[in-house]
Amino acid sequence: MDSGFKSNRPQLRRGLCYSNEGRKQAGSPSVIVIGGGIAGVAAARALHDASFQVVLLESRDRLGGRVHTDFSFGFPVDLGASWLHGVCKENPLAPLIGRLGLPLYRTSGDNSVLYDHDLESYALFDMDGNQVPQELVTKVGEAFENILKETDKVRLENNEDMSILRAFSIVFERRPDLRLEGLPHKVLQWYLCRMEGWFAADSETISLKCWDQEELLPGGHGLMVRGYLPVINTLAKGLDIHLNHRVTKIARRYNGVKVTVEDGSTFIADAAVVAVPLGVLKSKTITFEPELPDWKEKAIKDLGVGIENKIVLNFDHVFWPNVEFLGVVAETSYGCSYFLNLHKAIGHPVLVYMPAGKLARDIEKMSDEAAANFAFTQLKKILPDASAPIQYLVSRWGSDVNSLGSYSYDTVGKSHDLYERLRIPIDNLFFAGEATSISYPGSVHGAFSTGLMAAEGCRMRVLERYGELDIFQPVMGEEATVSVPLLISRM
Ligand SMILES: Cc1cc2nc3c(=O)[nH]c(=O)nc-3n(C[C@H](O)[C@H](O)[C@H](O)COP(=O)(O)OP(=O)(O)OC[C@H]3O[C@@H](n4cnc5c(N)ncnc54)[C@H](O)[C@@H]3O)c2cc1C
Repeated sequence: MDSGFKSNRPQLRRGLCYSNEGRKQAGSPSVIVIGGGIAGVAAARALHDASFQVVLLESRDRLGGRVHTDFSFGFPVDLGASWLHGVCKENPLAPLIGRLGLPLYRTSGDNSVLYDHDLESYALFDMDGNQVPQELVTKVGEAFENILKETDKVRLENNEDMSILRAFSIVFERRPDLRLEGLPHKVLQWYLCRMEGWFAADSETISLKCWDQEELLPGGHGLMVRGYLPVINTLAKGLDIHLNHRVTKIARRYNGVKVTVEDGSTFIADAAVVAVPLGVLKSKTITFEPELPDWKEKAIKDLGVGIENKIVLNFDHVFWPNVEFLGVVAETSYGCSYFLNLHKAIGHPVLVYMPAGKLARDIEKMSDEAAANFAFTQLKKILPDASAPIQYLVSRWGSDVNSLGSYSYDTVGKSHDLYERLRIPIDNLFFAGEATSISYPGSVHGAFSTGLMAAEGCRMRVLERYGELDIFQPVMGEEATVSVPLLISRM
């Protein structure tokens, strides 16, 4: 049996973190971090600062993962995460963002209806290009909230879980007065479309029992005006990072971990932090030796991963209303559209079309050009005189082998504690990433926190074995607690 550990038994080798090229460093405990998204980079930073030898292996040719700031338009545009959800000092990322002086453009306050945006910043249109009166948008928003309240009663009455869609139909059977027809019905579908966007999944797959179990931080939602990348770059400074290193195998023994990369090279350390996306774990492209326990495998299988994408259209001038969001209402949530007006936040004439769930999956089957045309066609429905974009960008988070999905969500009939199961370490293998965050799944700050948690768990575990816990710093040092006010524009 292939093992990188035999010759060192029974003692753990100190400070070895080397590849088959023979690189060796001695002196302190060692960790391999797998995955260079925010969770992996945060874990690597924390362990590096706690005097561990850290090697970070990343399959792509860039860091950041689902944080991906693109500069090809000549200014930063985020193709993955772009909002800080919870613009407040309690947000685990606030100290870092504050210290870097990164500006935020807040798109909603604390009281945002439907989680992410203010109603007054929307302009909704029907398929004929007629703007939906704002009073109607507000009224249907209230009706949507009432329907959600009624679904809560359905939840309390039923032991069995069901989908949000099923709960809606029960509510409509009981309360025909909440049923809407014509244009109000289409606006309601648009609200449902936004809810589906939050989970990156269709309402027939979202769990009624768990859909609202995540914690929402106060302070509303702020767009990272200069993109999220500076956060990643700051955390990654000075780390030993190996890009284009796709991990294919993780072997663990009682005294260490051996990680194999696609090209056959291997890395050995005392412990590893696995910070790859849930979609990648589901695909089983990484072999674990010995196999992961059944409860862990089941958590990987049962937790949902949805798809949300961005089709970014860059125009030569602004020809749309001066609101933060443009929407097209339709008979079904699948037919509705949603555009973020980046001009408000960054001053460039850019609209971002954001499909989710089945629609996002269907659009991923198209070429980039066809996808951009599709988004532009939706825009033409509401603004027939729209001029064609001069540039576009298309994300493919569902089919990209490095992500295989956009973020995790609770599927019908599965327990919310799956996130915690995914996080729980196995021996010297620690797990991080958005899907391991029980409080803030699907977010950058959630993923960041899990990176710190995994690092602390790893530090404790490795150092306990040496009885030297006190000589290394805890992973959350003094710096992280320094509070600098966030730079927020609007509200
Ligand atoms: C379109 C979109 C919009 C979003 N919007 C927001 C938002 O506005 N606000 C918000 O808070 N969150 C948002 N999110 C969610 C947020 O981006 C994620 O929750 C977070 O970035 C996940 O970080 P992570 O470190 O867990 O995973 P990732 O960022 O995916 O990092 C995992 C890393 O592992 C690497 N990897 C994969 N396989 C291997 C392998 N075999 N070997 C080595 N490395 C590997 C990947 O390349 C990647 O770099 C959005 C996500 C998407 C896709």
